[in-house]
Amino acid sequence: MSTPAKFIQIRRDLHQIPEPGFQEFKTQQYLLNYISTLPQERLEVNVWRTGILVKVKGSRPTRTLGFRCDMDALAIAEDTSYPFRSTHPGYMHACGHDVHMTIGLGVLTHFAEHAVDDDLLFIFQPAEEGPGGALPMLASVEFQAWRPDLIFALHIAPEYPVGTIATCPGILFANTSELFIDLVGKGGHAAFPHRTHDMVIAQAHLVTQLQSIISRNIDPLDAGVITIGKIEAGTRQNIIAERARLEGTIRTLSMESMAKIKSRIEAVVKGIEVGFECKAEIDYGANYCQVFNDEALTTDFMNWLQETGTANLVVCREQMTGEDFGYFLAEIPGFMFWLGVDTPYGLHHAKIEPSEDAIGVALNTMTQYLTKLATR
Ligand SMILES: CC(=O)N[C@@H](CCC[C@H](N)C(=O)O)C(=O)O
Repeated sequence: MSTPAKFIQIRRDLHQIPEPGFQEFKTQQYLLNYISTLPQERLEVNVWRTGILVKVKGSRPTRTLGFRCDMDALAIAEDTSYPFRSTHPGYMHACGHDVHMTIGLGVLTHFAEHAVDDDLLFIFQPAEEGPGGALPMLASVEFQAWRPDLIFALHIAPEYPVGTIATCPGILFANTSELFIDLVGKGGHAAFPHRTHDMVIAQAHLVTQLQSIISRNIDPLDAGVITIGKIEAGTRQNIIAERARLEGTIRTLSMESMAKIKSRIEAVVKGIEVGFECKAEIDYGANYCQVFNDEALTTDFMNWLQETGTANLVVCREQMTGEDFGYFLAEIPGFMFWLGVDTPYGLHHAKIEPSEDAIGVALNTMTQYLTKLATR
């Protein structure tokens, strides 16, 4: 199914206004403006911080089906070939949340115009990239008042062709923890290293030693990742750095490995303190629990995809990506799936250009599948 021009325009509009977690003010207003143009007879709208909840009342409801889309963007300077590039310097929708929100609006549009038996809840959730909007939204009075009985979400997948949906029952995304480490030593003149405690050297050793935790302390059959995505140290080429900061993320498939990695990080950091005569502070930032797809619901969805041929199903393996949608799935049965968007650049890349044809595939899939679930 081709993507209606209206939704291509919406995706492009949203792409131009990327905002970080809990600062999605323009995005929220854009979504609210659009929602106000829909037939209002069966809609109820509420806001939670920078997020939005839209209930579509069913004609004879016995349950509520939820569809969640994330709203925030990343601190990346866009480098696409788009004429509709980000108008917010240093921020970009590089993880597809512009596509996710467009799909959410498209499916909502369908159900605002076509009644089904059950209630539907459209959840536009802020701060997925961090610090995590799912957990506080889940606990909010607004969400609990309309709490769904089942919940679904999708995520764009650059590596799959358009028309592909990939998922599996059980674990789909990993447990995550952010990681921030600050080192403070003694700076000084570049010519007198013996009078200083150089935090560039300490930082370099620490980055390397952290990687040995994965290779030496974690069961190779129980995957783990430590990625240091950002390092900062020093002020000038001929000044020995007094401070250094490492920013990264930890990923595991089991909570045992997460605990093990954290305890090993703490031991390695203590060693750096002694070895390089410095003080260190560790902060684990936001932690997300794994995305665990409900076995029966996911199997039903996969069978339905194959029977109807609505999309090409790939039964995929789990990946080390994180998603705070895992918190919804820890409380409410449901599943998440990957949506093929066929682009050579991966998630979180400044050149990622997801195919807009995938929006039509998702609109078709989600409107048909939710109709099946919500109709008796
Ligand atoms: C799908 C995706 O890319 N999600 C993010 C979630 C980030 C979690 C947190 N801020 C962290 O970095 O640990 C991901 O990076 O996987």
